[in-house]
Amino acid sequence: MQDEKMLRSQLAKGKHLKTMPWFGMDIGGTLTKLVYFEPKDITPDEQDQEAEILRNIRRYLTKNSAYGKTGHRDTHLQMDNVEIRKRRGSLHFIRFQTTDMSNFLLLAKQKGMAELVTTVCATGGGAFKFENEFRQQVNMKLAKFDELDTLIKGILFAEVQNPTECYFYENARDIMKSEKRAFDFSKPYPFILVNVGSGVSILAVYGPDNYKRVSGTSLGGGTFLGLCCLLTGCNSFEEAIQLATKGDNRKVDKLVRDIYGGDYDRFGLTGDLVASSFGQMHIKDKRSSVSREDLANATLVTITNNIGSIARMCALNEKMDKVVFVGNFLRVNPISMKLLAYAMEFWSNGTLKALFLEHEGYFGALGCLLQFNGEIAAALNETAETSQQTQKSETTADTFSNTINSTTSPHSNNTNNSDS
Ligand SMILES: Nc1ncnc2c1ncn2[C@@H]1O[C@H](COP(=O)(O)OP(=O)(O)OP(=O)(O)O)[C@@H](O)[C@H]1O
Ligand SMILES: CC(C)(CO)[C@@H](O)C(=O)NCCC(=O)O
Repeated sequence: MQDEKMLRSQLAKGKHLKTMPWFGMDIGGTLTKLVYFEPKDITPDEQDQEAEILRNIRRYLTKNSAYGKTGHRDTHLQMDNVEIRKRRGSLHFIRFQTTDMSNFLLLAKQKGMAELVTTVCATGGGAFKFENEFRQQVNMKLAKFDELDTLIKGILFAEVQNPTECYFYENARDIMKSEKRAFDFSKPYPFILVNVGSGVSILAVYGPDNYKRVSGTSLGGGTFLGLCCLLTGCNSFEEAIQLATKGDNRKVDKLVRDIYGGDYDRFGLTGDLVASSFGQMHIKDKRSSVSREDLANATLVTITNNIGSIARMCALNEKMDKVVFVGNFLRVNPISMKLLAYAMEFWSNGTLKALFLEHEGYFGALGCLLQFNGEIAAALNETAETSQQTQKSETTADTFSNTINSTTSPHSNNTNNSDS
């Protein structure tokens, strides 16, 4: 209760601006994303009052671009001169492997986080899974937010802040020639949103607080990485993409031409279309002549085409013509983006447009960071009232995350409508 009282009084006085590091965290099935707001308008008075630990954490995060074993700051994504809740500063984008969570917590402890009374806004499945570890090891409370709510909030914020956030591929029908071009996404609605993380969630977005989850598939980025490791012996996503870049799926897949000897004209299936992913691999000779690169490329093309196909059906069902693809599967992965752009264009006869966003995997964490303050303050107030009334011995973090979760989901999430 002492923590809560202090936090509430800091929020009321606006003191959290000095005392709280502004983080938003998205703890996903594969990667944890951390967005950190570094205030750049700190007055000398604030500087004097700033706790030394906080100053050290700020310096540590902003002066380095690698942390521990798997932590990286994506410096190319940094957003400067951003205004959040009347403060100006920079947004930093950091990621690490979720399997490295115990090292992250250890590092946070070494940097003095455990000595601070701190609440971090967190989303993703890991916000639930790791809640106790955060509390026990670094004295951090997690204010939990829904990953799809924050995803949309993050996208909308980034689009306003960054005029070149959204892009498409010009000449999408010619993959060798297609090129990235900025897209004006200032009037976004309605649109289909395809979040390709470990698994894939597909949403139909009608307005800022109005969406539904229309589909999903377990064949996502995690599947690509897992299968690629099995088939090629590679050890990282970057390596898998490098291999795929040098390979040729046509040595692995069975094409329409392998079956028809040419095009299947009647239904517009050209000879170079994949008829059967991995369809040549039952033939021993073919199997012995494929390279690791070919297998990586075929895995990437298989997963990408399947996502494209489901996304296209969702767009048709929902009668929407914009399909926005996000998630870290698209990181350093122009092969998939160009293929998705091609698939949307080709299979819809030019009526569907594939769109992409620069901060591809960070929107959940960004949306989460933006939730801090107003809603937490409100939730804390409700918590105080509720706990006065019920005298329950619930922990603060549990209570205010429940309050937030029950007050920020105006839409109807259709989580049963899964393709897998
Ligand atoms: N450095 C990396 N390490 C591991 N996977 C990576 C990396 N970079 C990109 N990826 C790809 O991104 C995917 C994870 O994407 P993302 O971070 O958006 O999802 P997640 O939040 O971990 O998953 P989910 O939302 O399903 O819980 C991986 O499955 C992999 O395909
Ligand atoms: C479980 C989540 C939402 C976690 O982000 C994601 O991995 C996902 O949407 N998976 C696909 C689940 C399905 O088959 O619909």
